[in-house]
Amino acid sequence: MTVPTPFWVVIPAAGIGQRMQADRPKQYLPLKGRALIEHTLDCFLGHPDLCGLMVCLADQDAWWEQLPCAADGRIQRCRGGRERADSVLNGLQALQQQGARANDWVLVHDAARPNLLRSDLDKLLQHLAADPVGGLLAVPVRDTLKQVGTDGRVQSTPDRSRFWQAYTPQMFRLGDLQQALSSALAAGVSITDEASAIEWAGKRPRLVEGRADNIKVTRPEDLEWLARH
Ligand SMILES: Nc1ccn([C@@H]2O[C@H](COP(=O)(O)OP(=O)(O)OP(=O)(O)O)[C@@H](O)[C@H]2O)c(=O)n1
Ligand SMILES: C[C@](O)(CO)[C@H](O)COP(=O)(O)O
Repeated sequence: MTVPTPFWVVIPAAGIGQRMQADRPKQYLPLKGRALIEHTLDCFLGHPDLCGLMVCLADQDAWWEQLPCAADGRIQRCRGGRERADSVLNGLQALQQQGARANDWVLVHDAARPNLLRSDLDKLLQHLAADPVGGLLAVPVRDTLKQVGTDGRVQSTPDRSRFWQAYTPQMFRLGDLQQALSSALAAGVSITDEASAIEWAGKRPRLVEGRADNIKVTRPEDLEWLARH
């Protein structure tokens, strides 16, 4: 018996996909006949506990309006920002205008991760529903890690048993995340995921083990892999 856990979603989708070297932002590249972002949104739109979904788009985005989901009343949009963290902060502020409250759960999920399964989404919600901090889907590192020296050669081999890869969704209370992101960005801290802002605020997010195939499409081979599976 799963306990209902109402949640809001922010989808940062204002990137340009530089590393993909494609003819359009990677969130709009085709995957199995649909745009990558449409796959990403599907996982949330069907969830009974979804309160609202905010997509953060670049000012010059000319692709979103061409998608069928652009007409879906369940999806709101807001302006993205210079960095991913700025987009997320804009998304949080836009959710507040939609009625989201400081104590509400917000899940932040990369538009570039189209392979999130409902089972992982529900696992995250159930594991964190009563957590005092929140947390994220993550995967224990499977390969041996190498720290690289300034000369490009191996510097050291850290103990990989202590390392996990951070994925998304990342789940925090709206007010906590908004405060942490605002403060960290104002302090000039480099924030590459929501958890790092929460950590900078002195809290310790929980890691919830998820599927390793909830990959972020970053380089061409990532999309090629998804197209084959
Ligand atoms: N200013 C930005 C930068 C990134 N993103 C989003 O954050 C997610 C993860 O970022 P990343 O994989 O780095 O996407 P890009 O920034 O587009 O990729 P690149 O760094 O290769 O340009 C993506 O869904 C991207 O659209 C965003 O909303 N706003
Ligand atoms: C948020 C994230 O997906 C967690 O691994 C990652 O930090 C995003 O990094 P990017 O360079 O913005 O893709």
